[in-house]
Amino acid sequence: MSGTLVLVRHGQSEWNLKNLFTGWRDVDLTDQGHGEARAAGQKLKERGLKFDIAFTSDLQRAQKTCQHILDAVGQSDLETVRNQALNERDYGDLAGLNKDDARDKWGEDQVHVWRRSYDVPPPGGESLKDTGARVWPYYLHDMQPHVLRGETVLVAAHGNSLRALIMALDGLTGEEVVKVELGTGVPIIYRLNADSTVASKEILDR
Ligand SMILES: O=C(O)[C@@H](CO)OP(=O)(O)O
Repeated sequence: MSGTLVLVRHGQSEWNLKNLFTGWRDVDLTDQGHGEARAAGQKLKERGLKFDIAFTSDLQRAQKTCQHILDAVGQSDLETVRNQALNERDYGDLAGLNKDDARDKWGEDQVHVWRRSYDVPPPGGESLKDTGARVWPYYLHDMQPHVLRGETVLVAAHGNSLRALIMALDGLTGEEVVKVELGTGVPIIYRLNADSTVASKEILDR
């Protein structure tokens, strides 16, 4: 066994609440989202988790979630690395559109394919495969070495950037990843083997 990787999708954002495609738009957390992030930190504190390093994206909803968690576990000043590689999938021309309006315009099935399929990009945006092509190399180069040294690593990011990471960690196919949904502010704890494979996975659901 080596180290621990804790993945957390940011708390509810203003545009999650308004049901808008968000992608790289830099929207804030809602009050509920701040609360979800604090609650995630509290759960991790109850587990006795202490982090060695934290990673987050270039977007404030993930950064604020990361800070709430670190505050809750008593590590407010922990080294935190911000990188665009962990940003949400770029939703392209869909960003800012209401998801129900998009379903009315293009149909339920097409919108589901854009939101959850592996390799079909939304117009002007990234497919999950494209997102994985930046998330996975970043994980391998910058994050995994910490885990393999036995450290405990926090990653506060986004629904689809984390789906791409989970797809690779869990060895899911493009068909299997369609069903993966991440709740806001729900920590997922991976323990890795020394050979970098997954030893265990635990979801701290509400
Ligand atoms: O709008 C987005 O950027 C994402 C995450 O909130 O939405 P979806 O769940 O539709 O991929």
